[in-house]
Amino acid sequence: MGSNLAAARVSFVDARAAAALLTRTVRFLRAVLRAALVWVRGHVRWVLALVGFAVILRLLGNQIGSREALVLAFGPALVSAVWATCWPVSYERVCAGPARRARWRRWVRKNWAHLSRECGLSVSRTTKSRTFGLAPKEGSRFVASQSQTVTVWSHPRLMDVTTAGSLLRLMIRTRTGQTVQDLEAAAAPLAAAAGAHAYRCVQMTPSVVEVVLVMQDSLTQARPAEIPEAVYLNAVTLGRRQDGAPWHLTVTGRHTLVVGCSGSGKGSIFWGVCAGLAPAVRAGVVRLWGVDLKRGVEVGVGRGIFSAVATNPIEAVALLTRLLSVLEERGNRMAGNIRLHQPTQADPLHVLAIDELAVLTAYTDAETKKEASRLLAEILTQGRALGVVVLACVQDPRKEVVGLRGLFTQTIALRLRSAEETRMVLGDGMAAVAPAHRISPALPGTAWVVEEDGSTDRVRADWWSDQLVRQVAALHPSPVVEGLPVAPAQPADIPVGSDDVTRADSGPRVRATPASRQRKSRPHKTGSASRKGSPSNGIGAA
Ligand SMILES: Nc1ncnc2c1ncn2[C@@H]1O[C@H](COP(=O)(O)OP(=O)(O)OP(=O)(O)O)[C@@H](O)[C@H]1O
Repeated sequence: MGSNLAAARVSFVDARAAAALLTRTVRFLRAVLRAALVWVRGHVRWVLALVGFAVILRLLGNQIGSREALVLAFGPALVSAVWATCWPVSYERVCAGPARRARWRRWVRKNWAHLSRECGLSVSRTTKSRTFGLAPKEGSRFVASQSQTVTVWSHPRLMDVTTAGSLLRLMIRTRTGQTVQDLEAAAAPLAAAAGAHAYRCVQMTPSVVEVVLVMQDSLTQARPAEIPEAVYLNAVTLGRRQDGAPWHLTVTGRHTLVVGCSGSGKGSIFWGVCAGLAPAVRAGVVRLWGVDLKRGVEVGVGRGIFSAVATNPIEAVALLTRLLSVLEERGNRMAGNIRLHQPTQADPLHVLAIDELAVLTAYTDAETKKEASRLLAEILTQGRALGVVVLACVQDPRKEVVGLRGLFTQTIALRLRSAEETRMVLGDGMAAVAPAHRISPALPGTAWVVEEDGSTDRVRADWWSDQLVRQVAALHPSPVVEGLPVAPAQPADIPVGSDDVTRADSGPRVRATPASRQRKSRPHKTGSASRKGSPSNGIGAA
C-alpha cells in the first residue's frame, strides 16, 4: 500500500515537471516564432527575392540550388530569432540596435529633400530654361531652342546625421533667407514624420541647429533610486534624461520650484534632492530645513536627515524666521570679505525644502500668509549668494497661489493640467517645445526642464520608496538639530534651550553657528508665530 502511494506521488511529480517543461518549451517556441516573423517583416524584400529565386531554380529542375536559396532566405531569420530570444541584451547591442540606427540614418539622408519640403523648410521658385538641340529642316539640320518652365527647390543643408542609443541627431544649416527659429518651428513636424516620441533643438551656431529626435522612449520604465554615498554639494543626480544620460540638478546657488498636479511625482524630486544631499548633511556641510505642509506625511519618513522640520504654517513661519536670522548673520559676516558663500562644516549650505508651498502662500489665514510670503521673499532674494537655497514643490502654479514664482531661478514642470500652466511654469512659448501638460499620468516623475542655454529636455526622476528614504535617513542622519524660536508662553513643547543640539549617535560633529546661539535667548519676533503661541512638537525635533 505504502509503496503504491510513493509510486503514485513520484509519477504525479514527474507529470507536473513534464507539464512545466512542456509549457516552457511552448513559450520558447512561440517567442522564437514571433521574433522570426518580426525579422522576416523587417527583411521582406530579401526573403521574397530569395524565395522567388528558389521557385525559379526548382522550376528549372535545380533542387539543390533551390534548397540553398531557401536556407539563405529563412536561415538568418531563425538564427536571429533564437539569439534575440535567448540573449536579448547582446542581440540588441550587436545586431538589432546598430541595424535600427543605420536604418534611421539612411531614411533621413534618402528623404531629406522630401522631408524638408513637406515640413515647410524649403522654398521653390520657377525659372524659364531653354534647351537647345538639332532639328531637321528640309533635309538639313539646324540648331533649335525650346523654352520650358522649371521649378527649383532650395532646402536647408543637412550637414550631418548621427545616432546614439535611441537618439537620431540631425545637424541642419539654414538656407539663405531662413532663421534658426524657422528650423526649430519645423522640428515638431519632422519628429512626427520620423515617428519620434519627443524632440529637442539645440542651437549650435547662429545658423546651425541640432534637432535631436528621441526614436524610442527610454523613460517608460520606472527606475528605483540608489542610496547616495558620495558627498556632493553642487548638484544631485535625480534620474535620467530622455537620451538615457543622468539628470543632474544644480543645487548650490539655485532656488528650485517644482510644479506638478497631484500624483505627478513631486515626492521623487523632493527626496531626490534631500536624500541626494544626505551624505553632505552627515558630513556637516549641508543643513536641511524641511517644511511639510501635508501634515508632515512626506518629511516624516526621512525626518532624521533634517535639522529642523515644520508641519503647519505657524511652525513654518517660525522656521523661516530662524533661517532668515541665519542668513542675516551670515550676510553681516560676509559683507566686505567675500561675495559668494563657500560651504564648510562651520558654515554649511542651508537648503530649505518645502512640500506644498501653496498651503503657506495661499491657503492659510491672511496674516500667516503675508508673513510667510515676506520671509520667503527675503530668503529667495538674498539667499543665493549667502549659501541659503530653496526647493519648493507646489501643485498649482497660478500667480495668486505662488506669488513668488518669479524669484525661483530654476523650475521643473512635472505633469501639468494645461498648456497655460506649462507657460506659467517654464516661460512664454514653452508649451509647444516642452509640453508638460501632455505628460502621461502613467509616467509619474516625468518632467520637462529648460536648460541654461534655453534648450528643453524631458527627464524622469528615480523613484524613492518609503523604505529607501528610511534607509537613507538611518544611514546619514543630520548631526545637528536646529532650535527654532518659540513663543515664551508655551516653551515646553519643543526642545528649547538646546539651540544647536549635536547628535550623539553618529556622523561628523558640526558646531553651532554663532547666529543660532545669539538668537536662542531672544523672544520670537514674528507677529504671527508668537501671536498663535508656541509651535508644536514638529519644530526643532529632527
Ligand atoms: N519617479 C517615479 N517613478 C515611478 N513612479 C513614481 C515616481 N514618482 C512617483 N511615483 C508614483 O506616483 C505616485 C504619486 O507620487 P507622489 O506622491 O510623489 O506625487 P505628488 O506629486 O507628490 O502628489 P501629491 O501632490 O498629491 O502628494 C507614487 O505613489 C508612486 O506610486
